[in-house]
Amino acid sequence: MSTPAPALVFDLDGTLVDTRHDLAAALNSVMREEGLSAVEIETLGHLFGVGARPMIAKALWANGIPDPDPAEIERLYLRFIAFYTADIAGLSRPFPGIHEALETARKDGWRLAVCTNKSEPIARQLLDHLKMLDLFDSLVGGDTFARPKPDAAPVLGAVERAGARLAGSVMIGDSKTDIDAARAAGIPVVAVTFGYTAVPVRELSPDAVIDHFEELHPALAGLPGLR
Ligand SMILES: O=C(O)COP(=O)(O)O
Ligand SMILES: [Mg+2]
Repeated sequence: MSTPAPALVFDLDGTLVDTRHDLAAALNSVMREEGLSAVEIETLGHLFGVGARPMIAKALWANGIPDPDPAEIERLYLRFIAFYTADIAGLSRPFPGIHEALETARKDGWRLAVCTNKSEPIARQLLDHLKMLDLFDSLVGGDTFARPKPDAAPVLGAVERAGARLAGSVMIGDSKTDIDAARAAGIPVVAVTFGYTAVPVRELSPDAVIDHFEELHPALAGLPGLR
């Protein structure tokens, strides 16, 4: 049997897909239902990349509720998921150049994986709606293994489930969580600058930084010791 190919492991929110508008719409539907004020997309910033609960907490804070009961956050989280999954991709769009970059990756022999901290069924639903699910050999979510990124397990699992080998695999993400997860898994990481991050990704010392997916393959070619 020939040695398996390495994988490109993509984060989802802020890397493959700009999901901000649907996330904000679901959050604001919850706020409206609660008789609270909506929050502007700018108020949420990097929180689009860290899951729904911090976004809910921020929206409550913006409404003068700085210290909500955890049980209350959980109640609102379930409402958020109901709204979000009812129209998951209405406003979400893949970032420019991703389809071309994935096509080139296929031609170059990479296996393709998704490793997100979104829950696996929701991530599948989103990519399915965008007709992108079939582009990948595996998808691992934040709830697939015992711990989400920055733990190494989901990255390792995404590579394995893609039928790929770890050596030579590369993570592509938009946040510190992705960079730390790649480091934990022992693979290089390319950071995108167009996602949701609290600190500019360049300050987090990824192995390469890209501003657009047309820069992905040149960046991969520049990584030392790959393939
Ligand atoms: O939903 C989250 O927690 C973030 O999702 P991501 O890992 O695809 O950026
Ligand atoms: Mg992300």
